[in-house]
Amino acid sequence: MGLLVDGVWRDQWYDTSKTGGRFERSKSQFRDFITRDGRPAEGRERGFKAETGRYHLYVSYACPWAHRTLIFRKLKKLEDVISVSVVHHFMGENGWTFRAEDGATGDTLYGADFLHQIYTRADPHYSGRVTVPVLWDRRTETIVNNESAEIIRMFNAAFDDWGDASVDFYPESLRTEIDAVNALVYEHINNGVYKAGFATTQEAYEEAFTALFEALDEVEARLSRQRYLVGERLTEADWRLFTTLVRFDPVYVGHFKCNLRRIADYPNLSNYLRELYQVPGVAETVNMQHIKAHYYASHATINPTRIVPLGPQIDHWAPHDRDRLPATS
Ligand SMILES: N[C@@H](CCC(=O)N[C@@H](CS)C(=O)NCC(=O)O)C(=O)O
Repeated sequence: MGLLVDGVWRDQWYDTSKTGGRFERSKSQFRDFITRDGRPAEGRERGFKAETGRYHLYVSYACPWAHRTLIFRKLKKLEDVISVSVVHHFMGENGWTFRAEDGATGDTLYGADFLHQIYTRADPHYSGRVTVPVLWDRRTETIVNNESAEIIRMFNAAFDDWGDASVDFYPESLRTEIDAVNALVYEHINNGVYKAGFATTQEAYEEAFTALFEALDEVEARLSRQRYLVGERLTEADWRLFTTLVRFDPVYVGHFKCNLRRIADYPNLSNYLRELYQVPGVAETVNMQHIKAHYYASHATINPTRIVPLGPQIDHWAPHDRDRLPATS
């Protein structure tokens, strides 16, 4: 694990020394938008036009942020529109690599060895973390965007000339509520598990742990009253929560010490998780082998033996009871 400093790779773990042991996620730096007409999005200089075959996605199956983009690509039927390279699940001294084993594809565009080479191809002086997902433009050979929250918005709307325009996970009328739920879920759940897991002081861990389970309790209560996070309609907010939920019992409970309760112990969350998993196409985006191997083997400061636990046994195909609550599409 490391980062680039002025285009040079440096092997270095997260520095929590100045933040009281708290893990602080750095902001993604490539923030341009693909639009239907190619005009730059508001406040941006560079414009990128939606086209088929032009854009490429670099992902890890292990990563919950990258996983969102794979779900949107699948459910918006963009698999023939946007191509994908999958990194190897082990992230070691070179960061994400293109070792083409165990279902990883290698870099299908340039044959690079490491993801950091894709970042320096876009910007030879890049300084910062080298993260997935990355949305790459073949035409101008640069990174359009490396922020999953924005990539899924583009997939939702910009490629409707080719994808499934009837599917909209960010409908205009629900945007305020989706944004509000996202804020809670991001801060205390999506990123909350990382704050607990990467904390290097007891205090920082306990802070994140408490906020995480308060937020999960709140979401559980919400899902006892309604089918989905913002009501009767499945939205972006649900997919953003899903990728954390599906990793929770296999990884976050043990590896990140998020062990007050499992998702299996929450009746509504566990049924909801099964419902989302069973949405056609979604199960194919979940690679449990990559997920477990990545976390347990890549974070040597947390798990120095790199032993990957065999359990737990989970059947995401078991029936769910969510049909008792109304849904609209
Ligand atoms: N805010 C980013 C976060 C992406 C992110 O942190 N990805 C992780 C994998 S789960 C990563 O690549 N980490 C490498 C690193 O931090 O060095 C997003 O949502 O796209």
